[in-house]
Amino acid sequence: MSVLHVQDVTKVYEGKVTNRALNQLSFEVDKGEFLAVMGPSGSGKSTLLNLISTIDRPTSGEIIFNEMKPQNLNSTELAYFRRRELGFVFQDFNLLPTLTVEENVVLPLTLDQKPISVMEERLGVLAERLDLTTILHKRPNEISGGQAQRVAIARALIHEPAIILADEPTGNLDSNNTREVLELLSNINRERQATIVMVTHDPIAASYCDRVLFIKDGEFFNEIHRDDRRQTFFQRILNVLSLLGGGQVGDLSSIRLP
Ligand SMILES: Nc1ncnc2c1ncn2[C@@H]1O[C@H](COP(=O)(O)OP(=O)(O)OP(=O)(O)O)[C@@H](O)[C@H]1O
Repeated sequence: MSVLHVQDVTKVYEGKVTNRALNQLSFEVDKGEFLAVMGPSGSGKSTLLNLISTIDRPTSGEIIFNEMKPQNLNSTELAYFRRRELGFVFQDFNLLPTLTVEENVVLPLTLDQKPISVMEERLGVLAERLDLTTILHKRPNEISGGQAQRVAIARALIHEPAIILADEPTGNLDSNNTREVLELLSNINRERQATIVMVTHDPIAASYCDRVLFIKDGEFFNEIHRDDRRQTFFQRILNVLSLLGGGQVGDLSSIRLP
């Protein structure tokens, strides 16, 4: 069943120079799927994420969530939609510095005025699952980058959104924390049937996904599915990246995954 349907989406930025950032892009994301979006710099990945997250509107085409069209909502309805249906994980974590870990995690429920009992129950489950129980009363400046990203993931999950949008979620992490966060996302995707769309430059990160969608110059370039071991999938991702250009493959081609 498709949760997200991107249908013939075009985004043109008007200015001194007109820039067609996306051109008639179409794809679907199934419930419970973990999708990576890759492409060279300037290929339209951030534009796509901004459209899916309803921060911006397509010039033409439609983005449909569970048969709902956010384009047709007014600004108040859109704010509710974003708060309830979407979870975000960013490269720089975006935790609120004045709130504790606990307060950051429950923020989507606080904004939605959910009962305290619901907050406590969901917080307890996620804190246990994401190993946050010992840091719940700390503030973001008192925890490590890996912990901060686990907090951000808990915050993205707590309101059980239809889709989690992750923008380079491991971009600021060292290799150990990168692996931990990717394994966590991958496990949570399986355990909770959470639907995740992750934009990444990193072929190792993409190898944790079920499918990688490649875009180039704002258009569909290719897609590959993981139907075998992660090492083989990783090699296939590198193969497509080398066709795609953009200097992303570098000297990674001889890497064996841990
Ligand atoms: N607000 C804007 N106004 C005008 N042009 C824009 C705007 N945002 C992006 N663009 C242009 O649209 C194209 C796609 O940009 P986008 O940021 O979506 O690419 P990207 O794949 O996310 O790149 P990167 O990997 O470097 O972040 C680029 O040519 C960019 O210059």
